[in-house]
Amino acid sequence: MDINTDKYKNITRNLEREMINLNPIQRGGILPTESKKIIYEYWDGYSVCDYCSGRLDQIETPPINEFLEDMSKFLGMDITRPTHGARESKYAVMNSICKEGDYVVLDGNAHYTSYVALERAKLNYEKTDIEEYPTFRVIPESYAEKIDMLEDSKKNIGLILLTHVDGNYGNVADVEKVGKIAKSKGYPFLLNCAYSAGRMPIDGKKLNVDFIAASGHKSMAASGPCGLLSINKKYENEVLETSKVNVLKELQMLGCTSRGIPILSLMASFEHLIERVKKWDLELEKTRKVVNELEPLGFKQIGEKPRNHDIIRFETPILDEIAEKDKRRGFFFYEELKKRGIGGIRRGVTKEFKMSVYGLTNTQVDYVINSMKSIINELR
Ligand SMILES: Cc1ncc(COP(=O)(O)O)c(C=O)c1O
Repeated sequence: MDINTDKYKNITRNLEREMINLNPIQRGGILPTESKKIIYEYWDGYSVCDYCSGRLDQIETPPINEFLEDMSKFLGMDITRPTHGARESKYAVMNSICKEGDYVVLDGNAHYTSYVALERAKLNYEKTDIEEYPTFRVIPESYAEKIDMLEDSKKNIGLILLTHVDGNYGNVADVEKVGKIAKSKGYPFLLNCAYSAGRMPIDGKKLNVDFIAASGHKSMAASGPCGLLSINKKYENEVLETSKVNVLKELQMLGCTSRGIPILSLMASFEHLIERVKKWDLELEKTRKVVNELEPLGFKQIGEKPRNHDIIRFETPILDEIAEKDKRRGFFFYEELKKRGIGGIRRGVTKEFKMSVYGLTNTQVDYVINSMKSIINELR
């Protein structure tokens, strides 16, 4: 076999370490230095399995079993399992509690992974309404309407799914209202917390949710791929059913999920998560400051206002205007930010972009604001 492996010898991430990364999908997954030191010992394949006696969630060394119990407390749920991401968590719920052909009633801002999960589980869906431009908020009452409509036409509803914070606008949905509707109608309720758990405080019990899908690499300062599924005890038997052949192994987990660095990194970052969610108000202050400072430049923030989450989506007609006359065309903004050590804004975009300053220091936030101001004021 003639395979040239030279190209794998110097794989680098091609990202200057000092760069300030504004990509919302990446800000919540940055590991604190302490976690980086801990995972150094765990880079071998099945590194957490040295003392396994049959199942990942029961491993005592390293203390995965205790970590999962503590994580349940952190999320206000009863039982937690590691997964490879929020999408795998959603799929595990759908595949276990719904029957083929059932309907999932989900919000109009649901992520594509909710759709691929339900398609893979051979389910149908009904999408609820959202507000129009520019807020695009989920309308909780629409859940009741869609449920009534499906019931009237004798369709079987298997699950109610809500995206806690959507990735397009960063709107925080009214979970309590949707939870009340799901409960009063008697349907199980799954909350997709990919963009919330680990960034902001979550209490599943208070929110009336039956399942939480969380994402380690997106919002829990963990190496990807990694996630969590937290469930209400009531659903333990269905969701965590074990194999008839190997009675210890859970079917939806295909026996065991995260078997190395990802789960270990999540454990190593747990203390950091506990501390950082306490500072959510400060994150919102920084986010709102960015919006207030940048809108006068000719940006328009889309989604609910003021911001209740760190994702910021701006419409940017001013960048479009500059791109018309700049010889770098649409790439000027990316290039100018890069010169200033700022990355994470998509290359070539001028009509709108998304950003987040989650976890940056106040000095870094001011630097980002001033950099954008100076780019636009110099080139307009
Ligand atoms: C709202 C939302 N849910 C789920 C996901 C997927 O998360 P994961 O990669 O953990 O499956 C994303 C990723 O962008 C997301 O924005």
